[in-house]
Amino acid sequence: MKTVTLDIAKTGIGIPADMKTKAQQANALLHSGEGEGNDFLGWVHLPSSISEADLGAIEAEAAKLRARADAVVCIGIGGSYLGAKAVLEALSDPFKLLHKEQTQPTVLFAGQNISEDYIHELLDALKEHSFAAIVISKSGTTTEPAIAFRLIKAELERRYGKQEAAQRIVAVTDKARGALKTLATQEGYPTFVIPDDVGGRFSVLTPVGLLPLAVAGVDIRALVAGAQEMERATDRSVPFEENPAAVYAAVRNLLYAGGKKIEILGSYEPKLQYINEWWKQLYGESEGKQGKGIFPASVTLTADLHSMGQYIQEGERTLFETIISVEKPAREVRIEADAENLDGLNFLAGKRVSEVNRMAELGVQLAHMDGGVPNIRIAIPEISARVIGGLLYFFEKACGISGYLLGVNPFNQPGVEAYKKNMFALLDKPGYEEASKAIKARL
Ligand SMILES: O=P(O)(O)OC[C@H]1O[C@](O)(CO)[C@@H](O)[C@@H]1O
Repeated sequence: MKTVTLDIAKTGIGIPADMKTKAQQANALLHSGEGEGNDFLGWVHLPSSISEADLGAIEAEAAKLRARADAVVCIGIGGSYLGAKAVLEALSDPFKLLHKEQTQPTVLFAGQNISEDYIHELLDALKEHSFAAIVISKSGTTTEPAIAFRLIKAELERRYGKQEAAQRIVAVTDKARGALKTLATQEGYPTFVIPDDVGGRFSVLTPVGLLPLAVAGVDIRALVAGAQEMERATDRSVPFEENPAAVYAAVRNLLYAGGKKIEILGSYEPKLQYINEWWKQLYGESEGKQGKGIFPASVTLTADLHSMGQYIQEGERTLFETIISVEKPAREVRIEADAENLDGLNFLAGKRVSEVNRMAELGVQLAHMDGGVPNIRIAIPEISARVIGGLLYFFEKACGISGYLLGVNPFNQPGVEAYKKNMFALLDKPGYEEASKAIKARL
């Protein structure tokens, strides 16, 4: 069963031979390591390099946390939480907390904001539950998760004592560097390594994503298997026309060159909302450089047709859409006839709700095309661990190819340091005395 089927018929784009050649060359660079950012290409063969021992160690640690805690807080920001959050949302029943019996620990997230109310309300809610924490940071120094971890670590130590707390904390970080690695070594936390050559936004298939997902009861072996299939399906040896990642990268660059500056990713399944969020970091942080790059936006449909629909249909014509279309829902619900038919919906009687959703999708696609918004369709057969694993790797590979086609280094993120310097200066961080004076003079 193919994980990803790309349909570019409604983009109005024909792919010239030279673009096909360039896309193949870009893909080859990801494998040869001769392109920019080649220190961060570990993700290219990550799926096929994950060993039985790797998976066994993750599953064993997850089992320990599951035995100890009803709630496990994943602390991280950006690529250190978005992958786990995206997969968990995609594979979870959104109403599971209403179920009388909770069969899995509840995986929660912290450290992705600096909201005082958020952390207070989380700590308050945890008072009623046994809990543990997975603290994730590749650099080991990012402020947001560091603040959250300091507060959650203190609560764990207050509640369980230092020794037991150390068995309720797992660190996922650099193998040798950073404050988190130092702390984990000093406190004796079980630790997993984020490979040096895998950047944060490409790290979902490392323990960054796999450990929280294993704790939540996700079939991480199926997730990895799906990514491995897509690794093979997008290999440098695959002809352009048969490589969905190369075709998607080429089409989006052609649309960008033709003036489409904003890509809107969307789907008609609310469970995929955080796939949008993961994708926005992956593409925004990889391509937004040198004053160029497609701006990654997102919608969840059909909900956002009632908020963004007007703009997409009639606003500035700098948009294109990429829609993830789920072919088969996991459940079945049919619309029943109503004796009075006051809502006038009896014409839908007997139809599955997904049939209505599919016709909405088709109607929207045609209306937006008619309005000058090219549409790329990424069809996936279902929402399952294997299919989501393949989709994640598809987007990662296409991102690497696309960044090289755009002429940027897709694997660094120099622009994220500016706000940090200002924040530290405004907070009078030691060593920022000069910067503090300068920035306060601007206020
Ligand atoms: O895992 P870390 O090092 O805490 O970084 C978290 C996120 O922050 C960034 O470095 C941007 O500041 C992202 O690239 C990364 O995913």
